[in-house]
Amino acid sequence: MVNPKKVPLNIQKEGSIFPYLLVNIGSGVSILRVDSPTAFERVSGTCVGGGTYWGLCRLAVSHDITFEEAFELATKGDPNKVNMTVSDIYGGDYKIFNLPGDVVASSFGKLMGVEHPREQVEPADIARSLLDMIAMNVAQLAYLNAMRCNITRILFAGNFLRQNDISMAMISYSIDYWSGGQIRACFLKHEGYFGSVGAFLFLKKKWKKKMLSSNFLFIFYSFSFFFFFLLPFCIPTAFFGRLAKTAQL
Ligand SMILES: Nc1ncnc2c1ncn2[C@@H]1O[C@H](COP(=O)(O)OP(=O)(O)OP(=O)(O)O)[C@@H](O)[C@H]1O
Ligand SMILES: CC(C)(CO)[C@@H](O)C(=O)NCCC(=O)O
Repeated sequence: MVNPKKVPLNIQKEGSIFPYLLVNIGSGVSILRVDSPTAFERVSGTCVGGGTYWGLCRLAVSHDITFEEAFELATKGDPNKVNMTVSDIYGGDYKIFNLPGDVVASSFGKLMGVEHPREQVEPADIARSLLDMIAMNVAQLAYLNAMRCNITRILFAGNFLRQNDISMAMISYSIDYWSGGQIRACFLKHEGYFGSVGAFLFLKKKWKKKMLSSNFLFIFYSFSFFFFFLLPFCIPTAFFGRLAKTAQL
């Protein structure tokens, strides 16, 4: 896989960012079609996400490994020690189906064979293959949903991608591969915060509405109190007070 170059997305040049597909890779993965700041729809999702990566690393590598440790380990691994590639099956490219030899035919597929015993595999190879498996799977689902929604821009977010250049590169490569260069993968700089920012903005809007309605009620009750209690009491008091003053004169 070639290491793709990071290019900033010039939204002004693009005209508009909308519509786009938002793929949030958290513990699970949600896929949303976004048409405007207020028009969006969850079109798909998958339970194979960041939580799957971390959980499987704890199962297959070390039961108390942190996400950072698992990721660091993955950077040192060789996925081809466990993945079965097209070339492992056909001895090279599978030309009639346009499949290059380095395409992964089966994640962890090499471990099926007795000639590749588990003992020869390092924990780093497992961590790396898992990381790639999740990224490739999410990328393919993102691509299929983009096709389904007739969208050419896919934005990826979620903490799985936090400081995770390996998966970003794999996703970019996969999207480019599947779409024949027609669809671009875009990544958000502060990818992990968008869920919290969205929740904050949503609640802020809700609170504003609530505050407005409670202000309205406050004004309504104040007026009612004035007209129905204070006014009937004030008018006679003022009238009789004035009468008493006139009588004294
Ligand atoms: N420091 C970290 N601690 C925990 N998880 C991390 C960390 N860094 C990256 N991750 C990854 O991010 C994932 C969680 O992502 P995020 O916080 O965006 O989603 P979530 O809210 O847990 O899940 P969902 O979107 O499914 O509700 C973890 O499963 C893990 O793969
Ligand atoms: C359940 C949520 C939305 C929680 O944020 C997320 O983890 C997710 O999208 N999971 C995948 C669920 C699915 O299979 O569509």
